Parts: sequence; C-alpha cells; structure tokens
Amino acid sequence: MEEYFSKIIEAVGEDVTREGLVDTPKRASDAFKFLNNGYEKNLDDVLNGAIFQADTEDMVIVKDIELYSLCEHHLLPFIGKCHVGYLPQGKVLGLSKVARIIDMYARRLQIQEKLTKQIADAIEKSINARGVAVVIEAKHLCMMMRGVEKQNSVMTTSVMTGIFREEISTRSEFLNLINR
Ligand SMILES: Nc1nc2c(ncn2[C@@H]2O[C@H](COP(=O)(O)OP(=O)(O)OP(=O)(O)O)[C@@H](O)[C@H]2O)c(=O)[nH]1
Ligand SMILES: [Zn+2]
Repeated sequence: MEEYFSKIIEAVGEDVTREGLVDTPKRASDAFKFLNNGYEKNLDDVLNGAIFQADTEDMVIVKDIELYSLCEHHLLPFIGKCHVGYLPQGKVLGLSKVARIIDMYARRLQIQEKLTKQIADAIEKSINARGVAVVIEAKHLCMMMRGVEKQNSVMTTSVMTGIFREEISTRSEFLNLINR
C-alpha cells in the first residue's frame, strides 16, 4: 500500500522524496488501513460474549454515537451520528458493543444505506431482538469538498425491523427519544 501511495503522490505532481513527504506513504498507508480495519473483524469477536440475560422487554436506546466512514465511490469520509434502539426479549447487549458494531461496519468502504442496514441486522441477530431501529445522520465530504459542493446537506437513513416497522407508536417513541 505504501508503494501505491507513493505513486499517487507522484501522480498529483509532488516530489515524494522531499522532506515533508518522505514518510507520508507509510503514514497514509497506516491511516488508510486503520480506517478500513472493519474488514478484519467479525461480529463474534466484536461482541466478545458480552450478551447478558435481562428480564426486560423495554426499549433500549443509545443515541448520538459518532460515526466516521468512507464512501465507496470517492474514498472520502462521511461523518455523523448514529442512533440505535432495540426491543429485547431476555437478552441485552453490552453497552459498548453497540458502538463497536457500528465501527466494525463503518470502517469499511460504504454507502450510508448499506451501513445502516448492516448495523440493524447485526444487532437483531446477536440478541434475537423483537425489533431494531437505526438512524444515521451524516455529512458526506464528497458532496462538500468537491462535486456539487453543498456544505449543509445532511443525509438521514433509517432502518426499522420487527416491532419498530410494524407499530407506529413504537417507532414514534423511538424517534421522540432520539429527539427527531
Ligand atoms: N446513496 C448514496 N450515494 C452516495 C453515498 N456516498 C456517495 N454517494 C453518491 O454516489 C454518487 C456517485 O455518482 P457518479 O456520478 O458516479 O460520480 P461523480 O461524477 O463523482 O458524482 P458527483 O458527486 O455528482 O460529482 C454521487 O451522487 C454521490 O453523492 C451514499 O452513502 N449513499
Ligand atoms: Zn462519495
């Protein structure tokens, strides 16, 4: 990957041997690998067994989880927040694992719609939830720094499964609690 970054730096007309750039291929390569480290993870590793028995069927919400991903079309970041709700039936997730699941899928080349669905599916599967709701609000740098250059647009995607999909009242409760 370092060689490829050297070539990219040369291709934009730079001198890859000048002092400030000598270590850049390595740094860029390390950074890019980090931003894509979700490919090295799977759901079982990420959960690390942190699924707990709990005698509750009431809604659990984790909101305002920051999210950084890369759009698969331009390899530019999209940045925003993710809100997650689920309705358990006897099993709940370790709190930090919600964020870890988000990161596992966000640190891949993504489109926002697919990312939203992958998070919802993973949570549903891991605890056999009665329903999962995931909302992502994000700004895409490919729309801001280049292309149409719109600075203020925010893309909102949502995936509702199970009871969140079936019952308007449950969906509304979730949306109210995340202040939407
Ligand atoms: N639906 C969706 N589209 C995305 C996402 N990230 C980037 N895109 C869009 O992917 C599209 C790629 O369009 P193309 O016409 O192939 O590429 P482009 O010429 O670089 O497009 P512009 O961005 O319009 O300049 C653009 O409309 C992007 O805004 C995403 O997460 N979801
Ligand atoms: Zn893009």
